[in-house]
Amino acid sequence: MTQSIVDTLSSLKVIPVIQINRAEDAIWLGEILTQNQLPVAEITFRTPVAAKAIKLMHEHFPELILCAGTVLTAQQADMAKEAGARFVISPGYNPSTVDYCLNNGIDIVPGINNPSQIEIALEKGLTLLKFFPAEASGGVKMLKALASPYAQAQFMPTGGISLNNVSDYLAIPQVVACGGSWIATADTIDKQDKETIVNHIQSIHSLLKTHKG
Ligand SMILES: O=C(O)C(=O)C[C@H](O)[C@H](O)COP(=O)(O)O
Repeated sequence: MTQSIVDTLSSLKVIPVIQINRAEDAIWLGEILTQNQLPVAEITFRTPVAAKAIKLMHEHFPELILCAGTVLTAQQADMAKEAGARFVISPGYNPSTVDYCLNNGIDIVPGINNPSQIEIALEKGLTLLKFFPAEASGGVKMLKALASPYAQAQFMPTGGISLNNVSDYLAIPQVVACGGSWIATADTIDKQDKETIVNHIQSIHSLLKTHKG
């Protein structure tokens, strides 16, 4: 992972986790994200059109920081990279997928929620890790406890994060950015409810204005 991507994620602070059912929705969604100063998206491989959606968003908005989520296999990692994703994210630590990515120049942020997984990742040289599922694993208290022995590790908590608790996670120095599907849910995307998505992005900006750090 390049430092410049980590820096960008760290300045944006919130990453919309997006499940797209119709690939072409990626175009208006990319426009909304770009126009509303949240130029980042994690498109999940939870639907068969994920790679196509990444490709469309990348072609129309090359400045967007795009990553692929729910990447479970080497094949999905390849598809994501080819479509234009800058890195891939997985919910857990899958040793064969991680090794494939490391051997093929694909940046990966694996999911962890315990110390053993963190140590396995650090041993591989992976220092940016997804803390998933954040809330169900013990939330802010758990992440603080998990992070403290590993000064070199940085985290992207995801899972159960919303406007109500995002500031608490961002206050942890080792947190780079938080992911969340609440910004653009599958349902709002299906309904092309642009207003709701823009409102969510604006609420994030308002909240972040008051957030220190
Ligand atoms: O790791 C992956 O690739 C995932 O797909 C997990 C998602 O990031 C979370 O499920 C989003 O969590 P919520 O914001 O609570 O909906």
